[in-house]
Amino acid sequence: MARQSAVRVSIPASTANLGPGFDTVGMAFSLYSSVEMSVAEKTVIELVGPELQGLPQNKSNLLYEVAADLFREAGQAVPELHIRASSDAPLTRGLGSSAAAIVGALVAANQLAGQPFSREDLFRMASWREGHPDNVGASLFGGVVVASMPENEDEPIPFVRFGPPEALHILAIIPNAPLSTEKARNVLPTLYSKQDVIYNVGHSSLLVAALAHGRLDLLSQAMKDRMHQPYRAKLVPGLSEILAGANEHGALGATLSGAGPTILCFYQTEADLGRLSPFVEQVMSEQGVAYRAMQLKPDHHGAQVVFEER
Ligand SMILES: Nc1ncnc2c1ncn2[C@@H]1O[C@H](COP(=O)(O)OP(=O)(O)OP(=O)(O)O)[C@@H](O)[C@H]1O
Ligand SMILES: N[C@@H](CCO)C(=O)O
Repeated sequence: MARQSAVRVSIPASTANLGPGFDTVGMAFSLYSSVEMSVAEKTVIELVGPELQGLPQNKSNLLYEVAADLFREAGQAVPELHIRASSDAPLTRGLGSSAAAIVGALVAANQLAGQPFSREDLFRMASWREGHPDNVGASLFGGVVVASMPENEDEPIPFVRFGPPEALHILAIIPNAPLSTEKARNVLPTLYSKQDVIYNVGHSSLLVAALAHGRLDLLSQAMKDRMHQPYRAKLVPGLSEILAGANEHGALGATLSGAGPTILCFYQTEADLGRLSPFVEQVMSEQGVAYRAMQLKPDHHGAQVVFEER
């Protein structure tokens, strides 16, 4: 395959878990970041826009590290790179920014390297880098991705991708204060009771079936979780109240997005949104949480090469 000399990739942000599908279920949505990459004399990393300010602008930047790993795995010399990145999605809010960055860097570097790897290979590399396949799968393939980590690093990641129900709209409630994924994973127990395991297996299975078959009526039940949301609620003011009340105020279902602190409500119509928004506003003001709300749609395409030059 011919090598590209410059490439630009657009990557959707994503939500993970959707309630019970911890580390397993992801969905891409219409909030994008971009990675432009070309081989250069000397490495330069340009970070455009407010969301990426403060990240390293040298070879310790995640984008460069991931790209360098791809060249090494392809058995090629690691080049100096000019990287220009931007993100409409805020970081450390549970919107899969690290996954989007990993996917963007892998897709871009693979083009520059002459496409030695398939998208399934990139999925395997991204999943091991991120530690779980939910966000990276959604950002790479778009839609809903259900996947599970295999035992060994060289095995393909088994996954199914499908289009989410057309009628699904997303209200993302994004707190101004960040929450690191590491902190939100550290509050989880190491052991769970048999009842809680059975509860989550049942709800996660129902969630996947409901999404695949467009059974929006089942989402409020299917999105219930006992594995992470109850423990993370103490780190996310407003979560318990929104999970408890969203369905009575127009939502099809509500969930912590990834590791949080963003909370997502799924809804169908403008009228539903009209009931949901004041409820969210009331909860967040009672909790004293500064936030912004964004209306989003699922993304169906995943990471796209939007510009390439030979
Ligand atoms: N475009 C980017 N360039 C370089 N590093 C990035 C970029 N986007 C994200 N990162 C890295 O990823 C980190 C955020 O990852 P983290 O897992 O804490 O949050 P998240 O991915 O936004 O949320 P979640 O995993 O819960 O969905 C940032 O602090 C930064 O180190
Ligand atoms: N599934 C992950 C997503 C965040 O990276 C979690 O909930 O911790």
